[in-house]
This record gives sequence, structure tokens and C-alpha cells, in this order.
Amino acid sequence: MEQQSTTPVLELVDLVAGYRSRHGLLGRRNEVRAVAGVSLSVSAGETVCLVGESGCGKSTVARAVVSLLRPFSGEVRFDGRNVTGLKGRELKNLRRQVQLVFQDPYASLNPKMTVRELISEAWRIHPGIVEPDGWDAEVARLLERVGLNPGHAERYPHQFSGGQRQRISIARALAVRPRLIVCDEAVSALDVSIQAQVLTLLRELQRDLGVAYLFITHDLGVVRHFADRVAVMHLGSIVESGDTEQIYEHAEHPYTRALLSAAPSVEDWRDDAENGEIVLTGDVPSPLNPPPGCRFHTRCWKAQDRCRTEEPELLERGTGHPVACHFPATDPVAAM
Ligand SMILES: Nc1ncnc2c1ncn2[C@@H]1O[C@H](COP(=O)(O)OP(=O)(O)OP(=O)(O)O)[C@@H](O)[C@H]1O
Repeated sequence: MEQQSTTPVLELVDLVAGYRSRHGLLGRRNEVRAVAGVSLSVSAGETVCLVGESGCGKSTVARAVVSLLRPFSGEVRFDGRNVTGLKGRELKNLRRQVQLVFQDPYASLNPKMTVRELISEAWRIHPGIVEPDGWDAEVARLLERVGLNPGHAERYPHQFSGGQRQRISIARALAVRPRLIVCDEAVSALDVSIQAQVLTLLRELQRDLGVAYLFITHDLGVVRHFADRVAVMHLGSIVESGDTEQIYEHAEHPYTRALLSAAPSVEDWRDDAENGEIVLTGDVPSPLNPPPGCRFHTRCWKAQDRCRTEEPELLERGTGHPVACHFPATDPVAAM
């Protein structure tokens, strides 16, 4: 019998990534470490959501995963193989297997191309997937698959609504039959009801095709019924990760609890939070000059001396899932 592979499709191993400037705009070291040592994995057919507020480094992770940005250190592994720094044909092969869907399809879809051209362009770049005489039929099939009228293949992006344009982006990503789709705030610009329709579509596609998703969002409310696992990111690091239920029902990190209490569709947390909604005060620190100790301590209502000096590791602390906090919610000291 054929052995099922347990190697994750995607693994990030202590990934450090960001931006360098030659002109000193990014501070003394001329670099900003937007991602400060992130490890996570996504298995075949799995949905892992990376959640955090704006500026925490989510898009930088996405760019490193699809090789648009070379990490400072650490590894991006695809099917167990380190793919950081691939070039030429190998990079092209990787790009076929890992697709990116952006927040704003209007910006990512060339407005001068018809839907047929937008989708079939992928087969021009990656020959051998669909022969040219089959392109029209395959475009029609893909449009139908994502819930669009196959008769609209000659239309331009501006002739579609926001939700429909996102469906075109998804069809285009699927055209190369990827193993992993990185969705970077892919539903954030859509109305709530349209968001739900696009998430349902992504789920159906996953069930039928076995594609894995790294789903990036600032909104924990969106992913509750969509994610298999959730990783919560704060200022370049993962501060808590676990199965979706563990995160939604037993959040341990104060930052996760604050995100949950602010998520409009996560009613339980607004009701349960000891003092009603948790409102974070203070500015989000800059990754150019992160605070010492726990990077969240400047905004944490539970911070103690240790938090100001000692950076907590992401560890399972009797909490059932890993959390990077010296005083997680189930800790007796924290509960006082
Ligand atoms: N090209 C760049 N040059 C310098 N700094 C950058 C660049 N792009 C992003 N940054 C900085 O890196 C940090 C992380 O940005 P990133 O876009 O990854 O965050 P994010 O969580 O995806 O936020 P958003 O959802 O707002 O895009 C931020 O402090 C940002 O200002």
C-alpha cells in the first residue's frame, strides 16, 4: 500500500525576514526585521491562518513564502526541501506550486486583459499544463468552478464586482494546479456576506482538490469556521498557535484575547472577557526598535518585571498549545 507522506507542504523554520535600505532610512542597522524568527507548518489540504494586526509582518511572511523576498536567515521548505534562494527553472517550478491571492484583486488583475487572457497567461508561462487548443474550454471550466458565468470570459476586470474579481483571482491561481495558495487578506476588502461566500468557495475547492491554504488576515472573526489551525502573530513573532478550537475557546496570550474580544463576530469573547471588550492602549511598537523582553509588554495589562526583561519563548506551558507568555491565562499567578 502506498505510504501517505507526512511531510508538510510548507514549513517555515526560524524565518527572519524584512527590508534593507542603502540610505539609512531604516535606522542604524539599515534594516527592519519585520519577521523575527517565525516557525510554522502547513500540511497538504490544511488551512492555517496567520492572524495579527496591521504591520505585524504577515505580508512579509507571505512574500518570503512565494519567493518575492529573500529571508535574512532561516528556511522556507516546500515538501521538505529548502527553497530559499532558488533561481531560474527551479524558482519557476516552485511558483507554479505556490500561488498568492492578494487583498485587492483590482490592483493584482491587469485591467487591460480579459478574464480569458488573465487565466490563460499562466499556461503561457508554465507550458505543459493545458495545451493551447484546450485553453478556452479550461477557462470556461475554471470560471464555472469558481461560480462565475463561463460566458463572461471576454469581459474585463472592471466589469465585475469585488467578490467576482476575487473569484477571478482564485480561478487564475487554480489554473496552474498549485499545492498551496497563500491568501493575503484575500477577503478583507469584501462585505461580510460576500466574504462568507468566498470562504465557502475556498473550502469547497480544498475538499475537491486537496489544496492547502496559508490564510493571512487581521480579523480573527473571519477565520473561526474556516481555519484548521491558527497562528497569532505580534510584532514579527508568533505568540500563540493551536487548533482553531484551542485558540477560540482557550486563548492564553493576552494579545490573542484582546484580538478575540475586538472581533465583531466572536460574540462569546465580548461577553466573557472579564471587563467587557479589551481595548489595547498605546501605540504598536515599531519593528525598527522593538521593546526588550516580551514585545507585547508595553501594551499588556498583566505585564510584570520579568516581562520587561525576559523574552518569553513559544512553549507549551501546561496550556495544551504553545504560547509565548510568562503569565498565560491558565497560570495561577495570571488569574489572580
Ligand atoms: N518595503 C518596505 N520597506 C521597509 N519597511 C517595510 C516595507 N514593507 C513593510 N515594511 C515594514 O515591515 C513591517 C511589517 O509589514 P507587513 O506589511 O509585513 O505587515 P502586515 O502585518 O502584513 O501589515 P498590513 O496588513 O498592514 O500589510 C511594518 O513595520 C512595515 O512598516
